[in-house]
Amino acid sequence: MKIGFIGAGNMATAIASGIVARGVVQGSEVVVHDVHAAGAQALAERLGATVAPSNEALVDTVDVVVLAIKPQVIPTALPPLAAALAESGALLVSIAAGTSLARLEQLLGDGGAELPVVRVMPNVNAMVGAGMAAVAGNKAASAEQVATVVDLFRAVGDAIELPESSFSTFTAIAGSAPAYAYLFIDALARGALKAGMPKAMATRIAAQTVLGSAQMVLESDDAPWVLIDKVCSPGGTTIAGLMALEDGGFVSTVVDGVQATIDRDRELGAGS
Ligand SMILES: NC(=O)C1=CN([C@@H]2O[C@H](COP(=O)(O)OP(=O)(O)OC[C@H]3O[C@@H](n4cnc5c(N)ncnc54)[C@H](OP(=O)(O)O)[C@@H]3O)[C@@H](O)[C@H]2O)C=CC1
Ligand SMILES: O=C(O)[C@@H]1CCC=N1
Repeated sequence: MKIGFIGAGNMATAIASGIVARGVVQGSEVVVHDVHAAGAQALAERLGATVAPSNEALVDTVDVVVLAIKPQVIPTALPPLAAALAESGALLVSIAAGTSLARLEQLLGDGGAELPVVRVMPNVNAMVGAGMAAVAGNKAASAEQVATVVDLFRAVGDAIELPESSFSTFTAIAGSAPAYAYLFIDALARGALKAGMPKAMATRIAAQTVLGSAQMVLESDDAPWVLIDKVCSPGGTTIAGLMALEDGGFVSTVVDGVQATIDRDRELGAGS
């Protein structure tokens, strides 16, 4: 399978590096194009991939086209690719936040609804093989094509098929959430820094603790609340810390953050 990336930024780098590192495709089966030639060249050199001279040329040479550009530029970048996509039969995969399958079909013009399009919301942790992605196909995408995309993203973490109506919520707790998890790790480390521990050491300790906590939630039969109770000794350290977090509105602040992300995703959709 040859796979092309339109845009060679953060996500193309994360996904392409992840799938090549795990042997899902060879570097030589990857093609990239970016309006910034140097960025495309740098990614291609890292992976042993090829740089296409244009997005149209890229579409002509691959089986799967990953549209890895910002939602705001899709309305100008996608329409010129409609003919090449129809001609080549390549599967279009969009990872853009807020951009619906219906909108992508519309931008592909007359006949856009007949072209197979799959929408994915991945996250940047695909880079280290620990991503989380949601996948939804349009009517023209076959079950096999959707399954191929799920398998592609499972190779760099986990992936699920999800109704498109849940994509905004998924974006809040998976697509954008790595930034929130990094913030939490950094906040733990800053607390330790304040108490006198070197920041790099504190960051490593906090990151390993968050990693292990995530693994516990995934592998344990207990709900997070039950796990929390198991850490809290009566009159101990953890309950003292939890109460301070509660005083600061930790849970409701996180819930507000999720809602703000959902709202922005919907705004992007409405404005694209
Ligand atoms: N970053 C993340 O963690 C996640 C991002 N996404 C989605 O992934 C998409 C890409 O995001 P991200 O990788 O962060 O973005 P980046 O800005 O890092 O990468 C996009 C690259 O594509 C370039 N570009 C712009 N227009 C074109 C064009 N017509 N043809 C080829 N290249 C072009 C951009 O140039 P320029 O900068 O000049 O525009 C930039 O170099 C977005 O739609 C985003 O919603 C989804 C999940 C997670
Ligand atoms: O911030 C954004 O809009 C993109 C989508 C999800 C993560 N990054």
